[in-house]
Formats: sequence, structure tokens, C-alpha cells
Amino acid sequence: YSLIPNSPKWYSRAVTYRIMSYTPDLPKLVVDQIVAKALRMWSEQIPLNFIRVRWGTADIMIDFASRDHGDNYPFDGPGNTLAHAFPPGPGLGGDAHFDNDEYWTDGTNTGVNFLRAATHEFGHSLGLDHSSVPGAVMYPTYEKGNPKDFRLTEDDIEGIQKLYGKRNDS
Ligand SMILES: CC(C)C[C@H](CS(C)(=N)=N)C(=O)N[C@H]1Cc2cn(c3ccccc23)CCCCCCNC1=O
Ligand SMILES: [Ca+2]
Ligand SMILES: [Zn+2]
Ligand SMILES: [Zn+2]
Repeated sequence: YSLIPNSPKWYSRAVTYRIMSYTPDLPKLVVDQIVAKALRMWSEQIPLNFIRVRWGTADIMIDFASRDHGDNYPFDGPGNTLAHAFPPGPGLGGDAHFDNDEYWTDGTNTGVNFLRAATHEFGHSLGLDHSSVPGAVMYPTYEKGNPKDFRLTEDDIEGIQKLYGKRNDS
């Protein structure tokens, strides 16, 4: 695993998120459920909870967008870069953007698996950089893999706990 230089992290135990827009590829409810699951995969390992808000500004603002979408990182059409997310901090910090020119899927083996990509992006939103361990969620490239047995690897867990400590639900 690797942390982002000077290890930006969230200092509050409750981090808010808001889903600002959706993809036409999946039902809204499914997007809501996958976002919650991707966030829970990380929060299970650390003393930090995610709270969904429906309006106003959240720490993690989630958007589907294509091409130029108001930050200095325009998307590139189908394929290539699938999504990006900003390290913890104010404003854009923590925000996660998904390229609307991808075909976002859930559980099928076509298109881009949204759970896998979202879990990767939220790793960045929490302060993780890329891992050199093939198969790690934080590996730089998207691997199809079997959606059935998708989970954080030891490397991902080590990295996030290095940054936030272990969750000790006694
Ligand atoms: C891990 C993701 C969820 C998020 C990362 C982006 S980020 C910022 N969040 N780390 C991502 O999109 N990685 C590219 C990396 C990449 C692979 N190639 C590329 C060709 C051009 C541009 C980028 C790539 C080769 C061709 C395959 C293109 C489709 C798959 N794309 C990727 O794996
Ligand atoms: Ca793209
Ligand atoms: Zn963006
Ligand atoms: Zn990445």
C-alpha cells in the first residue's frame, strides 16, 4: 500500500457523503446501496463512520460526470481513466467522480463493476495512494475479477489501518 504524501486524513470520526448525481446504467437505489457497501468495507476496518446527507455540502461529494466537469481533471470518454477522487481535505477534498462515459455494472461480468471502482475511489478519498500488490483494491489498474468474492485485501487493510488505526468494536 502507499499513503498520500504528508498523509492527509479525516480527523473527525464521522465523515459525511452525498450522492449528487447518478448513472443511467444502474437503478438509483442500486447506486445508493453500492456506495454504502463500498464505504462500509473501509469503515469496518477503522474507527470512522460514514453518514449520508441529502443536501448541503458533504465531506465526500459523489458525482457521475463526463469530459470537462468543472475540476482540472476532465474525463476522457469511454475506457482509459474510469474515475478519480481527491485526498481528504476541504472543498474538492474527498470528492469522488465517476466517468459517465463508462458502462457501470453490478454483478455482471460486462462493463465496469461499480462496487470495485467505488471502493478504489473511496480509498483515495480516505487518503490511500496506489498499491504495488496485484489484486489489491488500491492497485492502479482496474481488474474485472469475480464480483462474488470482491473484498479488501490484507494490503488494503494494512494501509487504511496505518492511517486511522484499527476499529476495536469491543
Ligand atoms: C482503478 C480504477 C477504478 C481507477 C483508476 C483511476 S484513479 C485516478 N482513480 N487511480 C483507473 O481508471 N485506472 C485505469 C488505468 C489505465 C489503464 N489503461 C489506461 C489507458 C489510458 C489511461 C488510463 C489507463 C490501459 C487500458 C485499460 C483501460 C480501462 C481500465 N482503466 C484503468 O485501469
Ligand atoms: Ca474514461
Ligand atoms: Zn472530477
Ligand atoms: Zn487510483
